[in-house]
Amino acid sequence: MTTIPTFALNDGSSVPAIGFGTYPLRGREGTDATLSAIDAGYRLIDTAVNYRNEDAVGAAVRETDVPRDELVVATKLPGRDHGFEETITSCRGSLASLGLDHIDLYLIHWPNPSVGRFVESWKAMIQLQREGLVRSIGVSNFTEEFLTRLADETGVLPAVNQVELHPYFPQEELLAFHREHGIVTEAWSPLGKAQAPFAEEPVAAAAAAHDVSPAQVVLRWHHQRGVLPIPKSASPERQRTNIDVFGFELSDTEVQAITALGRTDGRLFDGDPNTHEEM
Ligand SMILES: NC(=O)C1=CN([C@@H]2O[C@H](COP(=O)(O)OP(=O)(O)OC[C@H]3O[C@@H](n4cnc5c(N)ncnc54)[C@H](OP(=O)(O)O)[C@@H]3O)[C@@H](O)[C@H]2O)C=CC1
Ligand SMILES: O=C(O)C(=O)[C@@H](O)[C@H](O)C(=O)CO
Repeated sequence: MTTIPTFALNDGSSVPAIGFGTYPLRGREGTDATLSAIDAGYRLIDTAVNYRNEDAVGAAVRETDVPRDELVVATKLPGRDHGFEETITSCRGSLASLGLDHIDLYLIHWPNPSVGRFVESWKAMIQLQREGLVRSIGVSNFTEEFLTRLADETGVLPAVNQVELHPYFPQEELLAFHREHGIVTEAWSPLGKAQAPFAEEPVAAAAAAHDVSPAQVVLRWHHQRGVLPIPKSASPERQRTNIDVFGFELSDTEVQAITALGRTDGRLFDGDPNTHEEM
């Protein structure tokens, strides 16, 4: 099995350089897909309260022969649970749904700026980390402005920020900010989901040149930009090929040509964190 590189987090722990996305897998199908992903070598599993599959993911974590301490289980706080006490209660609910005694990576799912309570949630997450219920804490869909507010008001920067990132939306500026502040970037919809750029010339040409699939080119592009992608696939075969991206290297020219596919309207849906509200 391929050795998966790791990223060091700002709290001293580490995470694998690729993870498994689980939305919208649920029930026994979700557990089986997570088990086949673990068999394929994934050690970071991404779930969320709002995916309604923490139970399915937790079952896989309990059923697999892979030791618990080799797995990184990431889940996310929904918007409706923002607030200090609400976050503590929500975290306990996630632990119960997962059937686990700790969460490895706990993220605020969306900032929901109109609710205006993400800083209170962040303070609760700092407490949960101190109490050991959560190993690492981070956020998702945060902008530079929201990240700066967390740092200014608590002195603690997130270990990761999971954001929309794919060739049509390469997030150059946010990536630079993350690099400068030691925040690991996770890419959601890393393949571009329904709008995968597999037929685009720079992707197709690199796939032919390296004798790999277009999806492998895109996932390798993330890796070479220092980004941690979390591709979802229900297919064991695609799970295997998606994680097999550490044995070839794109040239700088190929990486730049794929990044150049980015466009200002490249988001998959109206997921602007300044306006998108997700409860
Ligand atoms: N924090 C956030 O706000 C968000 C987080 N997420 C997280 O990110 C994860 C990944 O994002 P997602 O939106 O699922 O998008 P992805 O970019 O991972 O694309 C998933 C789609 O691509 C297909 N696919 C997977 N591998 C291949 C391949 N090798 N060749 C062709 N098609 C392929 C899958 O189909 P099939 O299953 O049939 O293989 C599925 O339809 C989610 O599962 C979730 O965990 C997602 C959105 C928002
Ligand atoms: O899947 C997620 O994590 C989300 O945050 C959702 O916004 C999801 O992408 C969606 O529902 C899009 O319509």
